[in-house]
Amino acid sequence: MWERSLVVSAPGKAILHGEHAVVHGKVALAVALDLRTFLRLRPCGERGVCVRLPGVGIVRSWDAPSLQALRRGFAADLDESKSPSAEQLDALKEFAGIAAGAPAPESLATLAFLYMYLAISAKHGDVPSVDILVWSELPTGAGLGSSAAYTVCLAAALLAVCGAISCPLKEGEPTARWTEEELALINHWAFQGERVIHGNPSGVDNAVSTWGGALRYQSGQITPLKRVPMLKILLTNTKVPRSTKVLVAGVKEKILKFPAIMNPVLDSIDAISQECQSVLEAMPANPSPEYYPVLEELFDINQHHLNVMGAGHPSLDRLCRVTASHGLHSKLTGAGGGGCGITLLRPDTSPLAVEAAKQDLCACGFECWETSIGAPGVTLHSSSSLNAQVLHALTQS
Ligand SMILES: Nc1ncnc2c1ncn2[C@@H]1O[C@H](COP(=O)(O)OP(=O)(O)O)[C@@H](O)[C@H]1O
Ligand SMILES: C[C@@](O)(CCOP(=O)(O)O)CC(=O)O
Ligand SMILES: [Mg+2]
Repeated sequence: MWERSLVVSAPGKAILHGEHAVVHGKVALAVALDLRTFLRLRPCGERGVCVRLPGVGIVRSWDAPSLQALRRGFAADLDESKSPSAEQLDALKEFAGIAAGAPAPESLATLAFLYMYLAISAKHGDVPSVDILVWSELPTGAGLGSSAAYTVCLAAALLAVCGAISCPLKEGEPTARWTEEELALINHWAFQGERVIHGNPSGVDNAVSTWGGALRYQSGQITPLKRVPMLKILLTNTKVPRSTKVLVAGVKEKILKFPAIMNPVLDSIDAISQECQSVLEAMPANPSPEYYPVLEELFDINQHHLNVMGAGHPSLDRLCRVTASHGLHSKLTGAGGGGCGITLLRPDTSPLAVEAAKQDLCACGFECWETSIGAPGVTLHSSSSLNAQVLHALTQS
C-alpha cells in the first residue's frame, strides 16, 4: 500500500514562434511560464482510484477489480510508440460512460487519465490505490499548454508511485527535480496523454513543461536555448473557447488542400523561429532596446501567417489592434482560434503604457497578466514550499 502523499507541479508554456508549423516538422521556440498545474496524490481508503479535477468539473472513482479487468484487455495491444488506438479509446469511453463520437473537452481529461493509468501500470507495475486531485493556475483550453501541464503532472505522479522513477525529495528540502533519464520517461508518457487530448500533438508542450526554461523543438529533438534573456511579456486571454484538437485538424486539412500555397508558409514560419532564436541567443541577459525591432517584426509577420493558416480569430485581431495602438506588438500563442495572445514588452516601454494597454484590453472583456519566462519544469514539492493559495486549493477536497 502507498502510504505517503506527494505533490508535483508542472508549468504552462507560451510558444514564441512555430505553433502549428511544429506539428508538420518545423522549428518551434517555447518558454515555460510561471503559471503551474499542481497534482496532489495521497493514499486512498478504498481499493481503487479517485480522480478530482475541479478545473473541468470532474470527480470520478473506479474500484480496483473493474480497473484490473479493463487493464487485462488493454495490456494485450498496448503499443506505446504509437498513438492510442481508436479501439482502445472506444473501450475507455465505454468503461467511463462517455458517449461514442468526439468527446467533450472535459471528458478528454478523464480519457487521458484512464489511458495513462492503465498503460503505465501495464508497462511499469501496479499503481497503488490512490486519490488524485489536480488544480491549476492556468486557464484550460486557452493556448497556454494546460493539457500538457496536466499530463506531465499525471505522468510524474503515476511513475513515482509505481516505482518507475524515484521520489527525490529529501527531508527538509522544499522542492526536488528528477534526473535527465527520469525526465525523459515522464515526457514520454505525458506525450501519450497529450495524444489522447490533442489527436496529433507535436510534443513541444509536454517537452517544455517537463524541462522548463526556454527551448527549441523540432520533430522530437529538444534543444535548450543557450541563453534565456529576461524577456517581459504580457499574456492576454480573449476568453474565446477553442479546442487545440479541432484547430490542428483544420490546419492539416488546409495544408492537404493547398500544399503549394501552405508549404511555403510553413517554411517561412520555420525561418522566423530560426531568426528569433539567433536574436535571443545574441541578446545579453538584460537586453537593451536595440534588439527589439526585429523581434517585434517577427511577431507581426508570424501573426499574419497564422491567420493565413486558419488559426486566427476576430478577438485576436482586436487584441493585436489594441496593443498596436499603444506601440506594442502581439501574436496569438498556442493553437489560436481564440485563447491567448502574447505581447512583447520592451525594456523601455513605460509602465504607464503597459497599464493603459491592459486597461483597454480589459475593457474588451479580456484578462491580462504580466509574466516572466523560463520557469522550472516538472517539480516535486514538500507542502512547506507551497504558497497559501495552492495549499488552500489542494486541501479543499
Ligand atoms: N487542470 C486540469 N484538469 C483536468 N484536465 C485538464 C486540466 N488542464 C487541462 N486539462 C485538459 O486539457 C484540455 C485543454 O487542452 P487544450 O485544448 O490542448 O488547450 P490548452 O492546452 O491550450 O489549455 C481540457 O479540456 C482538459 O481535457
Ligand atoms: C498548435 C500547437 O502547435 C500548440 C498547441 O498548444 P495549446 O494546446 O493550444 O496550448 C499544437 C502542437 O504543437 O501539438
Ligand atoms: Mg494543449
